[in-house]
Amino acid sequence: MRKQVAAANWKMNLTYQQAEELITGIINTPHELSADQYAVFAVPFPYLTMVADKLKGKANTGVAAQNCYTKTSGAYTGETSVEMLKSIEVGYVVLGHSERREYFNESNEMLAEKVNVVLGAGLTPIFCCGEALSIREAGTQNEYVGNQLKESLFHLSADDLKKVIIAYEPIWAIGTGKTATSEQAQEMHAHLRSVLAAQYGTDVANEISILYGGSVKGSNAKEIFGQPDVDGGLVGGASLKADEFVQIIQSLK
Ligand SMILES: O=C(CO)COP(=O)(O)O
Repeated sequence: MRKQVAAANWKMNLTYQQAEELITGIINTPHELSADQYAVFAVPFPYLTMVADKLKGKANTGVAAQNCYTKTSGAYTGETSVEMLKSIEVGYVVLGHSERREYFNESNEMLAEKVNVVLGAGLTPIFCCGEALSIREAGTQNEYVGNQLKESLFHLSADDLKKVIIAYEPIWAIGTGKTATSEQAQEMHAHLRSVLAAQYGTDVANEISILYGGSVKGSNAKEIFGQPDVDGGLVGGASLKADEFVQIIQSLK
């Protein structure tokens, strides 16, 4: 089976003390991860080492940065390189979240560069894609999201592509409480898999985990994750509550 992943995206929330309490609460809430199931925590930069320390020795867990820079070192004040992340044992980097695309003008082209540096350092990119409401209303979402994959990922070899996790997050469902229906999620995930298959072949496409994000909660995770092409979720608001995120982890296939 493909890797099934419950990824928490804490975004720019929590103080250090609150973050420590949350990760401790999650660890102490009984749950199990089977061989193909992973729990990943995308936390603010200042908390990466603390969360990594807490998760040390816990099988199938990982820590993710929420961004990184395109360069590996140098005079880029305020930026964080993937080499720095690697040196503190961060295993994943979320790339191209819609909030970064919107507020920090991250383009598909820039994200292709970020994908390269992350893979180059041996870390796993969690590549985000997704359409705005206007695009969904115009009915052009399949073409739009497919194009995000093409422009940022299709320069990769099949071996490198297989290292990428994709997260489909329709912007209209993020933080709105209005999740995509499980049918809408399945339809887009199947479409993205067909786009990958057209370029790389079905065997490669079938190995790639595609997560859904956008108002995933403890109460709806099981139904969404139960769709055949949905391999878990990238979770914002509901990942800030220990019991709810544990319920989401336990909803993985
Ligand atoms: O943006 C998201 C995760 O990256 C989704 O956020 P919400 O789960 O709060 O809708």
